[in-house]
Amino acid sequence: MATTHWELYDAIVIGAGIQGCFTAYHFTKNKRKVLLLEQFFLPHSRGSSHGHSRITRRAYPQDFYTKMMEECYEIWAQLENESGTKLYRQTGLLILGRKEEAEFRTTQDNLSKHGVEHKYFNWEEMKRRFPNIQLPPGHGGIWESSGGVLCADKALKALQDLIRQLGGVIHDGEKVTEIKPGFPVTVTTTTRTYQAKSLVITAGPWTNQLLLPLGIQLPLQTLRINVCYWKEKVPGSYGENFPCFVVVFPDLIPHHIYGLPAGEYPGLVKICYHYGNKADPDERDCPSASPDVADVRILSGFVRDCLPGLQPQPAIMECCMYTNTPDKNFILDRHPKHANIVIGAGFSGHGFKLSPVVGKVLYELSVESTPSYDLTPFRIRRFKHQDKASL
Ligand SMILES: Cc1cc2nc3c(=O)[nH]c(=O)nc-3n(C[C@H](O)[C@H](O)[C@H](O)COP(=O)(O)OP(=O)(O)OC[C@H]3O[C@@H](n4cnc5c(N)ncnc54)[C@H](O)[C@@H]3O)c2cc1C
Ligand SMILES: O=C(O)[C@@H]1CCCCN1
Repeated sequence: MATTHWELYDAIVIGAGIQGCFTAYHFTKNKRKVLLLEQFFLPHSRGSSHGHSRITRRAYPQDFYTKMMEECYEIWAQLENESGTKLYRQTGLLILGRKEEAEFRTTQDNLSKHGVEHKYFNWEEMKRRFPNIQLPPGHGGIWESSGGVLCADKALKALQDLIRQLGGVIHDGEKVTEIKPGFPVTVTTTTRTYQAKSLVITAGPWTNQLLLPLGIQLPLQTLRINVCYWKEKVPGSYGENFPCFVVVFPDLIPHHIYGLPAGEYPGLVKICYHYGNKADPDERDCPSASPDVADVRILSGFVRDCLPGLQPQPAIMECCMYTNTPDKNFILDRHPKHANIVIGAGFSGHGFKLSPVVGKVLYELSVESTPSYDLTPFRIRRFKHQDKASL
């Protein structure tokens, strides 16, 4: 039976992925008592935040993300200083596509509007500057020099160390099994019961499991993503001087493809498809899940046609989870009935870079201070008319 722990925390945060860690970090920075609960022993690779690398960039078609990235870059640098760990490598980033295409053009306009340094390279310029990328005719690239790679595993470790140093408490290997709303909110895990003034749920693909007994279901789709690594034919050709890239070819490929330079595994370039197979996070690796590999076929075709210096079959395949919302924008909001329960979910495969501001906003919602950003695009009520939602 779970024993009761009689300390009243300012907040309990459920889930020690990047969003829960950054939320707990902001609580400790503001001298609040926080308890971060994680179902698995840390570190683990069963959610969405593990692995060596993630892309960071300001290049977005939505200007609210570009605006948030300004402060994200500052907080990432602050975290590097406080932890003495290098977490960001500036490689530059290319958005590859056609000028006539809406998302490509909006991204370029958005970078101009926010004064972010960038350039457009047409097909000939791309061929000259990046001879190991072969674009289809009529395609070009937007170059954003501040794009780069974030070290994901190192960031999680740095945050968890700082949370503890600043007086926060992290309990791993403790799965939350029951939440009793109210003031205080009572949270029971596989070993103990705790109480807090507020609760933040950042449970990644497990979010709806925790929300079901709290009377809501969000329209979240959990996807299993194949993380593929492709071998250089000539060692070093897609390494040190190669940028991150995002491929926006809606006429040719339904979802984005993205890549990061070789480095994580020597001689292997990480290239993934921004879509996968529907999967329950608890059954992600069951043989019965028998994943369809349409994504790998699409990636192989892209590598063969556009990155001729790579072997067109993956050398390594790993696994990660996405939790997608219908519009691919995040959910950052309070529970509709319980104001001291805050939800951060639906990061739709692009939430890592934005986690410093996500954590700040979730902290602000929990302590009832005015959020630093307009949260309209992230509200739960935008799903009022969705089939899968029960709000
Ligand atoms: C292959 C891949 C590539 C990506 N690339 C990029 C990129 O280039 N750039 C970018 O910005 N983003 C990228 N992302 C997205 C980014 O990694 C995610 O948006 C982010 O990691 C989501 O973090 P999270 O904290 O919400 O979820 P998670 O990391 O899944 O964390 C949730 C945590 O909650 C815990 N939990 C759940 N239920 C319970 C419970 N009952 N009790 C206790 N603990 C519980 C889980 O165990 C887990 O640790 C990528 C994601 C993937 C999968
Ligand atoms: O967030 C990112 O930057 C990457 C590349 C684009 C698709 C989503 N994941």
